[in-house]
This record gives sequence, C-alpha cells and structure tokens, in this order.
Amino acid sequence: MRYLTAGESHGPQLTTILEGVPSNLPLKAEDINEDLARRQKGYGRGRRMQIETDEVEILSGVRHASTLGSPITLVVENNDWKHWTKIMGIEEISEEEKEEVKRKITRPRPGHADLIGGMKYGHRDLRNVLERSSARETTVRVAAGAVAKKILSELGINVASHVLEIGGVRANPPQYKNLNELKDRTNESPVRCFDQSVEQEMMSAIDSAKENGDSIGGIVEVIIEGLPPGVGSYVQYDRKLDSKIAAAIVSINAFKGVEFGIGFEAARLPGSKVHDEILWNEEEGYTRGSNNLGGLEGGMTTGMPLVVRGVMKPIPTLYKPLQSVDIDTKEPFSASIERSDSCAVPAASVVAEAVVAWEVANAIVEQFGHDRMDLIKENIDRLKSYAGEF
Ligand SMILES: Cc1cc2nc3c(=O)[nH]c(=O)nc-3n(C[C@H](O)[C@H](O)[C@H](O)COP(=O)(O)O)c2cc1C
Ligand SMILES: C=C(O[C@@H]1CC(C(=O)O)=C[C@@H](OP(=O)(O)O)[C@H]1O)C(=O)O
Repeated sequence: MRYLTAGESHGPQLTTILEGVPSNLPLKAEDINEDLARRQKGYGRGRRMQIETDEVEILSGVRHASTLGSPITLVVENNDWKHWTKIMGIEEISEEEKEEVKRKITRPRPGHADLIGGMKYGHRDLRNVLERSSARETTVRVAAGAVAKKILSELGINVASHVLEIGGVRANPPQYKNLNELKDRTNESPVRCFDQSVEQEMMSAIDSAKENGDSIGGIVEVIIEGLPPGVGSYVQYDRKLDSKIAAAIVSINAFKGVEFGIGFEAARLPGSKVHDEILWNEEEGYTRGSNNLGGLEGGMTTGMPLVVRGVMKPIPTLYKPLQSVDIDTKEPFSASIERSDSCAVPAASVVAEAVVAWEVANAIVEQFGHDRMDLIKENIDRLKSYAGEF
C-alpha cells in the first residue's frame, strides 16, 4: 500500500489517496472521524483547533461501506479557508494586490522549514513554505492511519498510544490490565497521559511555557498488540519493519528521535538484562520472559507487543521569538509570530499511532497476499497455528 497527501494549511482542503488497500474491508466515515477528533484535542493547542471540526469525505474506493480494492480518496476541508481565500487564492494577482494582502513572511522562524525551504524552492515569501510544512497535513495522515487501523482491527490487532513525557515531566510507566483500558484512560485525559498523578504537572508546564511565550516538547509511545510473529524481514535493509517504523516516526513534523522497547537504556545495560528469554507452553506456543526489545528482533515482529516511542522537540513558533534575519533587508529581527500551539505532544501521539499503524498494516498486506481481506485473514491464521507448533 502507499499514499500521498496534498493540501496547504490554509488552502481549501487536504486530500490523501490510498492505493493498494485490500478489498472487502468494512469502512465508514465515522471510523476515520473518531481519530480526526482525537487528533484535534489535547491541552496546549492554539486557536486554530477551535475553528476546525475535521470530518472526512470519502470520494472513491468505497461502496456501501466496504472497500473495492481501488484507490481511496479522502478529503478534509479547512474551515479556516474562508478567512484566507484572498491570501491563498489560486488565481493570479498583481504585485499591488500582493502588497494589499500583507501576509508576506520574510523573517524565518528558527526550527521551522521557513528559511531553508524558501532558499531551496526560491520563495521570497516564506508563507509559500509554511503552508505545506505545517503539521496541518497530519490531519490526512491520521485519516490514512485510521484505514490502516481498521485493517489491523479486522485481523484482531489493537493499536494504542499515550503521552509519556511533556516538558520534562515524566509519567510512571502505565500499568494496565489490557490495551483497551489504556486507550479509554488516555482518551479521557487532557494530555493523553495514563498516569493521572502527573497530568496536572504536565498542564502546568504547558501553561508556564505559554505564559513565557515559549513552547515545550515531549515523548509519546505507541503500542500494538495481537501481531503475528514474522511481520517484516531480516533479509534486506528495506524490508526491516523497525527501519520503516523509525522513518515513519521521524517523518512527523517536529519528531527528532525514536526508540523501541527499553530503547536508549539498552546502551547502559549488559546483554543478560536486555534480551528477552524464550519460553514455550502448550497454550500460547512461544512467548518471552520480558519485552525489553519492544516486540522486534531482526526487523521482524516477535509476537510480543510492539512498543515504539517518539521524541517531539518544542514547537518552533515562539510568542517571544528568537533572533532571526529579515531576508529582504538582511537586518537582524525577531522571527515572525504566526498563530501557534504551545505544545502539541498529545495531538502528536495520535499522529504517531496513525503512521505506525500504516507501516505495520502495509507490511502485513504485502506479506500475506495483498488483494482481499478474507485471504489475508486466512494466511495470518495459518501462520499463527504453524508458529505455535514450530
Ligand atoms: C500536531 C502538530 C502540531 C504542530 N503545531 C505547530 C504550531 O502550531 N506551530 C509551529 O511552529 N509548529 C508546529 N508543529 C511543528 C512544525 O510543524 C515542525 O516543527 C515544522 O514542520 C518543521 O519540521 P521539523 O521540526 O520536523 O524540522 C506541530 C507539529 C505537530 C506534529
Ligand atoms: C492546523 C494545525 O496545526 C497547525 C500546525 C502548525 C505548524 O506550523 O505546523 C501551525 C499552526 O497553524 P495555524 O497558524 O493555522 O494555527 C497549527 O494550528 C492542525 O494540527 O490541524
């Protein structure tokens, strides 16, 4: 499967076309809208989220709530577009009109794509960069991810995400009976954190960043349960599932790091404390004594929960801006201030869930016969019973 996205942050709409989604997958707009709404929530978001009510329109590839196997087109409209029709219009406008519109950006924000994007594409109005580099694009990535999650859920595979850290405030590792408990609890939390004891501290950290005209980042975790062993492969670098997931995580705007299982902690521990001992019993077949490696060995799923974390840097737009240079005059100036979030870590956890779900669903679809859901299901069931007896 593959997908592309298109659309500017303040343009009329965002679009994604998903290719290779198997046929006969039950799919309704509400399956996608639920995740779009989750992405819009989260303490620390700016005013834009009050303007938008993201809802998907399915324009192709689905008939009577079931996929056809043909390309699926998903569209989400930008409510904000009505305030930007002149500034973001498609038609040609004169230089005088451009001046009138007066939303030209010439003072690049450190940490955003403004300066280098302008240099690279030859845009002297940095709005031409900002509009596409904006994380508004993650809306349709979440829509694509919701379709991937639907594939996974049909195969008995459950995907969840939660926030582990915001602005240095670290949650205790979540202790949950099952993944649905984690999902329910984090969906209720304003910071999408399972650990209620640190929620208030996280919100206070966001408040003080906002008061100081600053921004903060954090760490999110995605967990996937119910995977068969052997998804991905060790035989070629570009078939290793962990490499694909790592790329997907750092493709999210502002994500700068990724770790699996105990992650960077493994650098400080001996092998005897890191590797997960192999066990076998009649009922479950092969299991592990621990899951320090986050459910991946040799670029393949082990059958244990897949655990991946992503690190989000602080938002680049600062209401107390850092120093920059005006690209027209070359004079030093404060960077431009655009309406902005102070912290988008909770929202980003929903994006992380979507991009990881896409990579895992894609690997499964490719590996288990990619045209129709019923055959994929049969192939996975066959592999699961073989794996138990192996
Ligand atoms: C959900 C989400 C919301 C974001 N909101 C903002 C924002 O309001 N203002 C901003 O400057 N950056 C925001 N960012 C981060 C920028 O989009 C990102 O830093 C920028 O595209 C440059 O890419 P890079 O940080 O990956 O280098 C957001 C990121 C995410 C994932
Ligand atoms: C629009 C979204 O996030 C935007 C991401 C973003 C950025 O620079 O990445 C900047 C802000 O855009 P605006 O200036 O329109 O408020 C955020 O609101 C969204 O998540 O849907």
